[in-house]
Amino acid sequence: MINKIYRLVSPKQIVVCFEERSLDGEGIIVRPTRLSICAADQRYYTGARGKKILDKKLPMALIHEAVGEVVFDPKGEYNKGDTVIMIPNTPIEKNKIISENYLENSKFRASGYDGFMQDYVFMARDRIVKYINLDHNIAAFTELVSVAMHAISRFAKKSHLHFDTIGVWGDGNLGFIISLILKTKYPKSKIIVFGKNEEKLNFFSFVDEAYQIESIPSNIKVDHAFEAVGGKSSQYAIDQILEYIRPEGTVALLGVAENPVEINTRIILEKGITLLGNSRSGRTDFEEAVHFLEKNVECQSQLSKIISKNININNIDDIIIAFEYDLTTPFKTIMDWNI
Ligand SMILES: NC(=O)C1=CN([C@@H]2O[C@H](COP(=O)(O)OP(=O)(O)OC[C@H]3O[C@@H](n4cnc5c(N)ncnc54)[C@H](OP(=O)(O)O)[C@@H]3O)[C@@H](O)[C@H]2O)C=CC1
Ligand SMILES: O=C(CO)[C@H](O)[C@H](O)COP(=O)(O)O
Ligand SMILES: [Zn+2]
Repeated sequence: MINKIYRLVSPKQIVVCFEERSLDGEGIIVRPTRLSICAADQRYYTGARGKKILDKKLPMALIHEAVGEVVFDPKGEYNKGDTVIMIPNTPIEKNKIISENYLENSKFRASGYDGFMQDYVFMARDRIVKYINLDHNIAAFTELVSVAMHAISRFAKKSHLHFDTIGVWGDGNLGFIISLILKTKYPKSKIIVFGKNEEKLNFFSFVDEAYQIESIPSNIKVDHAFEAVGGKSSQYAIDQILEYIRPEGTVALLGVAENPVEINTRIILEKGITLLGNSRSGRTDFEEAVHFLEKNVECQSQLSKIISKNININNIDDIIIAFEYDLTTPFKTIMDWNI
């Protein structure tokens, strides 16, 4: 069959490419239905990644957060129309120690390898997760929930067990999801969010306390912290975390910076801090995310607060409209994929 792939060729320029594809082996054909835009997609779309990286990674279809419907399964395990979440990480080996998302030879969709902006996506059997009891819009950004889930599971394994107060820096999508999962999983812990914007902080109605970073009371202390800021601002956030964290706490880092940021190693040494890097997620994190959301229906209603708008996509101009709109909103833009 001829597949259409919508690739970014240079900043803000998307073209359609036609590719002959046949289903090989046990793969499954999925028709994407809802696609959600991530900050990483915007860094490619706007050209923020810089010429060297763009030259290396483009042309490439964007989007690594998406759901779709099964069109064809040669083994008949899935029925036509089954709703599935697509997993962007694509490992080519298994490792007993290292998670699939940290293996250096794993491919990640929309990061040097085509993402989900296609008419049909050819998925390996273990790269889809079926869902039934999830709202389609929320399911569309399960990938982001799975990243938060992954970071929280690693944090729970690697940090000391004194969890009285956990701070989350970042009042955007990821900060919201991390705070929500933390509060649900550890209801006895005090969850405090630290952000830049009063309007965004007002959305975090489920946390114990919320502070603007310019006016944090001097007596605040956290046992552990999550950084979900990214960019140059993550330097300021990490600096502040190191000021407010208690000795031997863990700092889970998630924000992506285009350029290296400075970190005060002297305070890390003095306080005996553990820095824990977290990137992407794997199949088990997706399964945990789906299980968590299906079990905690209230969390689905909370997550619906961070959906800014659904935009109907019938052609490339609509894709541009969606990406441009997304630049103007702090929360999630979902593309209804009718192209
Ligand atoms: N590790 C991983 O696998 C993943 C990482 N990410 C990354 O995580 C980061 C956050 O993503 P996302 O939530 O979608 O992005 P957002 O831009 O929605 O969130 C970042 C938020 O942090 C706020 N902020 C800025 N400076 C500070 C500060 N010093 N302290 C506290 N908050 C601050 C921003 O405010 P304002 O907008 O006003 O500046 C914004 O609200 C990005 O870098 C993204 O690429 C995302 C997905 C997965
Ligand atoms: O969004 C993400 C995962 O959900 C990460 O930010 C993304 O994987 C980083 O990739 P890249 O190196 O292409 O920016
Ligand atoms: Zn992402």
